[in-house]
Parts: sequence; C-alpha cells; structure tokens
Amino acid sequence: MTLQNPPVNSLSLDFLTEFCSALEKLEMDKSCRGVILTSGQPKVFSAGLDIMEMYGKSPERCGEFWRAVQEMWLKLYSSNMVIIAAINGSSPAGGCLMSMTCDYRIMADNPRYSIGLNETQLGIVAPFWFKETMVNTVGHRTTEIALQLGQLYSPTEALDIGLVDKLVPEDQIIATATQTMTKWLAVPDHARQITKSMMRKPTIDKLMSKREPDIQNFVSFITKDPIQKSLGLYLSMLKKRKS
Ligand SMILES: CCCC/C=C\CC(=O)SCCNC(=O)CCNC(=O)[C@H](O)C(C)(C)COP(=O)(O)OP(=O)(O)OC[C@H]1O[C@@H](n2cnc3c(N)ncnc32)[C@H](O)[C@@H]1OP(=O)(O)O
Repeated sequence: MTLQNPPVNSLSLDFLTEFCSALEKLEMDKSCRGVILTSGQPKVFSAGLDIMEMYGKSPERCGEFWRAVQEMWLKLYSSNMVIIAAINGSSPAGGCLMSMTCDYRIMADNPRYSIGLNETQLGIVAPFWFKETMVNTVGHRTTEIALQLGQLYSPTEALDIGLVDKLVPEDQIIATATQTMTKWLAVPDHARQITKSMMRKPTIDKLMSKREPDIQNFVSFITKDPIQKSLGLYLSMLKKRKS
C-alpha cells in the first residue's frame, strides 16, 4: 500500500476513511497475507495527524475525526496480515504511531529523516493507546523519556532504541521489505496470528472498552482555548520555517 496524500501524507478524516476501507478490503481478501506500507511522497512517510483537522473545528467534527484515528489504529494493530512498514521518509507523531502498529519497521538510512511521538512539542498529549503502543515497542523507560521530551529520533537513534528494526539505503527499502515479508510468510498463519493477538490484545481491548470516553476526552482537550492557541502557533511555525 502506498500512502498518497500530497504533500506530506497528513492523516485527514477523508484520507483515514479511504485508508481504512482499502485495508479492510485486503483483510477480507483471503489471498492477501501481507502488506508493505510505504509512502509515495518524497522525504515523508507521514506527517502524522492533519493539524487542520484539530484546529478551529467544531466539537462534532473533532469527534468524527478522532473516531477515524482510532479506527485506523484498531485495524492496523489487530490485523491478521503481516504488515511491514517501509519508512522512506520522516514519520512524526501519528506517522510514528502508524509505523509502530506494523509487525516490522525498515527505515531509509538518511540522517535528514526523523521518527517519534513529538506531541508534547505541539503542546498536546499523546493518548494512552499511543503511549501503550510505544511501550510495547521500545519499553517503559524509553517511552517515558521519548514522550515527555516529544523526542524525534534520527534513523540511527531509532534503530538504537528499537523504534525501527532495520536501516537500509533508501533505494533498497522495498527489496528489503519484500525479502522480510517472505521470511514472515514462511511461518504458518494461524500460529503467527494467535501469537500476534496474544501480544497485542490487552492494549486493543483497553481502547475498545474506552472508545467513547477517549473521544470525549480528545474533544474536550483539543477544543480548549490554550490548546487551540498552541496548535495555531505550531502551524505558523511550520509555515514560517518554509519561507
Ligand atoms: C490529544 C491529541 C493527540 C494527538 C495525537 C497526535 C498528533 C499528531 O499527529 S499532530 C501532527 C504532528 N506532526 C508534526 O509535528 C509534523 C509537522 N510537519 C513537519 O515536521 C514537516 O512538514 C515534515 C518533516 C513532515 C515534512 O517537511 P517538508 O517536506 O519540509 O514539508 P513542509 O514542512 O514544507 O510541509 C508542507 C506543507 O504541509 C503542511 N504540513 C506539514 N505537516 C502537517 C500536518 N501534520 N498537518 C497539516 N499540515 C501539515 C505544512 O504546513 C506545509 O503547508 P504549506 O505551507 O501550506 O505548503
């Protein structure tokens, strides 16, 4: 699957809806046992959640957006397929979350790229299921530091802490992902799927049982004046940096 939402694959409501529907089709297709997730945009895997979906929007619209973010995470994290992330660019915040839902992460070895959950840098707080996905990936202590600082890691640093599993030159990323997929698909599906579910089920069940309060939480947090102000400042910083 190639992410195509120019310019930076930000995760808008429309894009998330289309992504989930495409993933669902693959999930139901019994001939499809694995997916390689990559970006069709240069230099960026995904810029994370579309900040415009959280800035100046009505509570109803924010709620609809957050449900779509939850759905994307639930579909990816609980997928029966082998999902390999071929991270061919920067992957901050929601982009890092998306990568962490995959079974294996291969990143392009380019020091200009970065990956991590940088929410605190925007003045917002990663919800419990973002936090738990990271704990499940890199461990508690590393997550504590990473989340409080809103740390973005270079590919080498990400490999050191286990946030990605392998670095390769960018032009070899799909070939490496394909070789890795062959290895994963050699394991009998039922045994691998049960094992995957055993590892991830507690975190998935937790969000499933708290979906509505999590939406309410997000809406009441994101629509607060100081949070809107922080997002506005961050957006203008992004635009200024460009000019
Ligand atoms: C309770 C709340 C919990 C919320 C949980 C998760 C939050 C998130 O996921 S918030 C999103 C966090 N994302 C970021 O901080 C990334 C911001 N973007 C960047 O750092 C860079 O854009 C990036 C490294 C991805 C790419 O750099 P460039 O290739 O140099 O592109 P530009 O910076 O010039 O960006 C092009 C264009 O896109 C706009 N943009 C970038 N990111 C986003 C985004 N996440 N949402 C919306 N729009 C984004 C950027 O402003 C530029 O716009 P124009 O100036 O209008 O062209």
